[in-house]
Amino acid sequence: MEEKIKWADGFLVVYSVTDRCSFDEVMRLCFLVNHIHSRRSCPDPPPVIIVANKKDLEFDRMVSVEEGESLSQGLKLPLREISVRDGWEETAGVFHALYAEIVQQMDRSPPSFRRRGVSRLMEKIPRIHSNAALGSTGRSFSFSSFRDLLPD
Ligand SMILES: Nc1nc2c(ncn2[C@@H]2O[C@H](COP(=O)(O)OP(=O)(O)OP(=O)(O)O)[C@@H](O)[C@H]2O)c(=O)[nH]1
Repeated sequence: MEEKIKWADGFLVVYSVTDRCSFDEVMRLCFLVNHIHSRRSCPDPPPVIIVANKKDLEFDRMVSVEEGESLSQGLKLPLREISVRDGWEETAGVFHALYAEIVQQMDRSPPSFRRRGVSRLMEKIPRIHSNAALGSTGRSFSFSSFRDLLPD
């Protein structure tokens, strides 16, 4: 886990609103990311977004919206509530948001990136465009050309 945390440029820390144990893990994971990157003397730790999944399961909800927001304020990290089941847009949205934060940090603080030494990989991360073709179920992507997806 530590190796993966050292390597990554950004994190989506996901819990399920129907599973309090997963919510309780969020704080620990966020501290771990911060701790590992503060030891590496990076000017900025990598961006983290907290993602609350399964919001469609309102009747099984164990973690309220307010609890999520309070954690997000306490940790000073953005929170997004999504449902992977309800459609792809919200899921794509969290990846877009994280990507945008990573790019911003790359512009603002290049040394953070040089130390992590993985900025070259950013060039390989595909961008999901809103006009990407949907599969017949409406829940999967298919792309005609990988090169079309490279960042502008
Ligand atoms: N209703 C609903 N089900 C979801 C959602 N996201 C994932 N699931 C379902 O939750 C189950 C577990 O999903 P996985 O992707 O295997 O995730 P996991 O990390 O193993 O999650 P858990 O089994 O919940 O601990 C699967 O049956 C998914 O279809 C969601 O947003 N809404």
